[in-house]
Amino acid sequence: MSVPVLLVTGFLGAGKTTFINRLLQQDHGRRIAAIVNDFGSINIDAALLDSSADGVIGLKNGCICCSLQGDLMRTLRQVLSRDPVPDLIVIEASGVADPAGITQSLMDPVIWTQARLETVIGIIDATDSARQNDPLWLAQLRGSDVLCLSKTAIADGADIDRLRLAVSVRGNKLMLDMEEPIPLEALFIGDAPSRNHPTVPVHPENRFCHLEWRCNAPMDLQQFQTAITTLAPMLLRAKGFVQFKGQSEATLFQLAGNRVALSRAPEHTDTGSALVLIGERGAFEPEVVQSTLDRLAPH
Ligand SMILES: Nc1nc2c(ncn2[C@@H]2O[C@H](COP(=O)(O)OP(=O)(O)OP(=O)(O)O)[C@@H](O)[C@H]2O)c(=O)[nH]1
Repeated sequence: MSVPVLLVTGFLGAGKTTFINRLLQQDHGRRIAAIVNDFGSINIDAALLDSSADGVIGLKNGCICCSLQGDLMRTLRQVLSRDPVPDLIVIEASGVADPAGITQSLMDPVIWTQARLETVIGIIDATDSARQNDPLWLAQLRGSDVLCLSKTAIADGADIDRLRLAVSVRGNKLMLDMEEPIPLEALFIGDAPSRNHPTVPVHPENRFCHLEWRCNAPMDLQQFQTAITTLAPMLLRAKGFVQFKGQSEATLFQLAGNRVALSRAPEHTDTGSALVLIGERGAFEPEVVQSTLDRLAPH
């Protein structure tokens, strides 16, 4: 029997990993395998996914909507060859992916007999309403069957209304709210008509650039915060694990939009710091990011 596949898409930092973790933590009794695609070579999302997943596979150094399509298909076959086969496969696209390219690959007739794309879920960040004319954001919206608004508890009410309106004029799609419980069954909606009309995928790999930064020595918390505040205007997204002085455990660092969060890193995180910082070509200056962070490394 063909294993159902859920594809989760959404802009950088929209809340895809958070959404998948909430699914994994539900009491559904299914063996769920997760395939995650991180922008860069540091497997952060794979480390952040809940250990209740029946295996998490990270695809890195590229985007599964374009350069890593072959890797995605190979990984899918590998997951399907497991014994027992998972009951459900969840794929998290990177935040720069156009889901149209992934959907087209998954509709390969051979793959379809073993793994059928059930639903494409688009995560929309309610605090990022200014993005609604962005071609990539629009492609992610167009390629989704079901939408899920994230961060509604911290978003402005008027922004949420504007977003709902912008989304509804572009197609009448089921819209869920991530602050409310979303039972797994609600994501199984039957045939999705948009898949019959594949669009030309947006391949946005040249639009974004990123820098990966590692440091083995513990850093000063305050200096790190100052450096991030300085860099924030050129960043769309940054995340990773940081080892601060005087702390035995690593800290998870997240920057999405203009929000920064520091929290406890998962237990198995390696020592030392590893960050991925992403911005748009033009605004993002890799040399400035590199030198600002290098100054944090104790000599
Ligand atoms: N308050 C609130 N925060 C959220 C919600 N969803 C995500 N976040 C926060 O937003 C940040 C990014 O969330 P992720 O789930 O990592 O986003 P993502 O889409 O997987 O990010 P990328 O894979 O890097 O594109 C994290 O700090 C999350 O804690 C939400 O519904 N409410």
